[in-house]
This record gives sequence, structure tokens and C-alpha cells, in this order.
Amino acid sequence: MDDRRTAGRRAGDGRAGRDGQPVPPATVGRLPGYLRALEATASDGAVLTSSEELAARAGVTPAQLRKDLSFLGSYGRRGVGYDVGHLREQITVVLGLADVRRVLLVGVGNLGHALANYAGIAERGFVLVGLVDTDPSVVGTTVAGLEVEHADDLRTVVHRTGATIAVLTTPAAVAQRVCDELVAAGVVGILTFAPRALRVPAHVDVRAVDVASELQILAFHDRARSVGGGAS
Ligand SMILES: NC(=O)c1ccc[n+]([C@@H]2O[C@H](COP(=O)([O-])OP(=O)(O)OC[C@H]3O[C@@H](n4cnc5c(N)ncnc54)[C@H](O)[C@@H]3O)[C@@H](O)[C@H]2O)c1
Repeated sequence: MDDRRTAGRRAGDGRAGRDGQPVPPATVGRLPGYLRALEATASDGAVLTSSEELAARAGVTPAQLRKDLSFLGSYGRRGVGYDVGHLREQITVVLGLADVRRVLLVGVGNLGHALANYAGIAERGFVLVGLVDTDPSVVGTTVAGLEVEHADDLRTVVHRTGATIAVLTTPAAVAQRVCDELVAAGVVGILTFAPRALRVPAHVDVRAVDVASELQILAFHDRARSVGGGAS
């Protein structure tokens, strides 16, 4: 049986929440939003928050929020609400952010440059530990404080840096080959921007970001509204 799967499969399948119980992928997908909302609440100086307030900040309904948090074993206290610090810690642990994750970026072109310099990566508990490219005019240059290394040394770079997650910003034509090399080197999570599906072994998670597809979905909803189809 083929143990490989495509990027269409969601990361977070069956991940452990309360008492090791699985957290549904849709809930996992909303947890970063809850964490952001909690961080905003904490920076306002609040120690406690209600499901209504937190849901409003996260853009979901209070019922959805309560259901999602119940998978983490967090129910809040009636009349008191949620302890902001405790809930932040719980979500951080479930998302696997309690330990700093080392990230390698492959393909230091336009997008790679922008992402390497994106401060939000470090602010969310990740550390960019390496940059890799094949272009001789890029290799050896310094981007975001790191020297770009040659893709021929990919495996060595992964081992030296201890990267477990890779951001893939190469052209689509080489993305599968680079992905295979990353997996062979021991990377277990890949965030790809290349516009093609990637096949990975079952133990590896792939998340795909595709701005053009998202725009197409918006176009679909726009068209559906204009023809009165009422898509939602
Ligand atoms: N998902 C999105 O929303 C989105 C948005 C923009 C671009 N993209 C995609 O992201 C990728 C990068 O786009 P870009 O505009 O930065 O392109 P770019 O050409 O500026 O950068 C690509 C970089 O990858 C390097 N590269 C090529 N082969 C490599 C290999 N085998 N190993 C390591 N590096 C290699 C190139 O030398 C180059 O520096 C493309 O696949 C593009 O289609 C996706």
C-alpha cells in the first residue's frame, strides 16, 4: 500500500489534546487564532477573559470557541471565564510550540527573502536556522543575518542546524525533488508555497499556502453572490 499522501491532507490529524485525545483538524486550524487573541488580551493587561470576548477577538462564535477549547480540556469557570495565562500555555503545548522549532528555508528568491525577514516567525516560537539556494549569485550572501548555503549541502545543513521544519519557496518544477531531499534529511514538517501538490511519507506533514487559490475562492463567492447563488 502507498504510504505517501498529498498536501491536501491536513496537518494535525489525530494530534493529542486532553488526556491524549485527538484534536479535530478544524479545531487545530483555529488554535493559532485563539492564541493571537489571547496574546492581545494579555497585552491589554487582562488576566481573565470570557468566551464571548475571546470569540469576538478570534472571529468565531462563543459556542465554537467553547467546543474547540473543550478538546483541550479547558471549560472556563462559570461567572469567571478563562484564565488567560493558563489557556495560552495549554494552546502553546497542544500546538507543539512549547519548544522552539528550528526552521530551514529553501529557495531564497523574492518570496524566500520576504519570509526570511518576516519577524512574525520568531515572534510565534520559531527560529530560522538556515537558508539554502542553488543560485551562485545568492549562495554566500547574507539574508536575515544568515549566510545562504548551497542546496548540494542540504542534508548537512539540516543535520547541523537540527531543523525539523522547512519552508519551501523554490520553483514548482524542483519542489518535489527538494521535498524528497528534505524528508530524507529528517525534516518532518514542510510549509510549501510552490504551486504543486507534494507527496510525502505518512510521518511528514505538509501545509500548502497558495494565495492564487485563495483569490479564486473569493472570486467564486463573489460570482455566486452576483448570480444570486448564495454560496457560503
Ligand atoms: N503560494 C503563494 O501564494 C505564492 C506566491 C508567490 C510565489 N509562489 C511560489 O513560490 C515559489 C518562489 O517564488 P519566487 O517569486 O520567490 O521565485 P524566485 O524565482 O524569486 O525564487 C526561487 C528561488 O529558488 C531557488 N532554487 C531553484 N532551485 C532550487 C533548488 N533545487 N534548491 C534550492 N533553491 C532553489 C532559485 O535560485 C531562487 O532563488 C515559486 O514556486 C512561486 O510559484 C507562491
